[in-house]
Amino acid sequence: MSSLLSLREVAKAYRGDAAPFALEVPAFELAEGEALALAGPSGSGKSTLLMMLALALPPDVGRFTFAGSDIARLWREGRRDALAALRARRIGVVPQTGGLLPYLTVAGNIGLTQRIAGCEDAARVRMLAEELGIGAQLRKRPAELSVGQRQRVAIARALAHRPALVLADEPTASVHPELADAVLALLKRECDQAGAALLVATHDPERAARAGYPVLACETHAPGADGIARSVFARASLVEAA
Ligand SMILES: Nc1ncnc2c1ncn2[C@@H]1O[C@H](COP(=O)(O)OP(=O)(O)OP(=O)(O)O)[C@@H](O)[C@H]1O
Repeated sequence: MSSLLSLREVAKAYRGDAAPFALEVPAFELAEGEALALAGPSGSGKSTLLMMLALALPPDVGRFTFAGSDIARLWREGRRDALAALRARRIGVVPQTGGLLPYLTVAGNIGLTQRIAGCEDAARVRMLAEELGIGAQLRKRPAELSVGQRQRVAIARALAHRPALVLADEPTASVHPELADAVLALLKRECDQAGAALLVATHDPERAARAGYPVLACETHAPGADGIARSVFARASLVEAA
């Protein structure tokens, strides 16, 4: 498998407020089609890392490549257009609470990523909906679905445009605990089938491991002499959960 994502000596700090925070990523690799859970307590920087990987937040320093593009350089050169195009074509996102557009049907919501990426494919929308058990709901609006069904729509939408990478930030936060294991397993299976790499941020490493994910736990460090709390995500500390 070849490398899809590579970060070296990347850092991102929020210094402005009373409780400054720094995220450090000495080394991180993700291969094409690989799945991984990023685990850490609340405030440990999981969302910050995912936003950086979603090309929505620039790193302060370091080397960062994704799908053959030098992301750190694109940020340095202010190439927001190129970053947005790469995000639209190659990345799918599953937000915590679905993030569906209420005025679009289920089919319209799933097809949204295809329209933005310029690759409309109604057959793929139907195929993903069938796979995820929401094939009968395609004409409904999100308000007419259960919370679990909405999260399945969000998974289908994240995959509809055939992204290389799917990012999911606590995708089971709004789902009943009984459903959470199933949603995580479904997300992994669908990404596997689509050949997409998958990163899931979670505060519950046991649940992610139960759903079959390798887990990368972050190291957290209380504020030192400089008053900055630090979190370190390093692929070298990969913990293969049983
Ligand atoms: N825009 C911002 N400006 C300043 N500080 C921020 C900003 N965004 C996040 N932080 C701080 O960065 C730290 C990491 O936040 P982040 O949301 O990445 O953590 P998290 O692990 O995703 O947390 P949670 O699990 O609660 O969502 C926190 O201390 C937070 O207060």
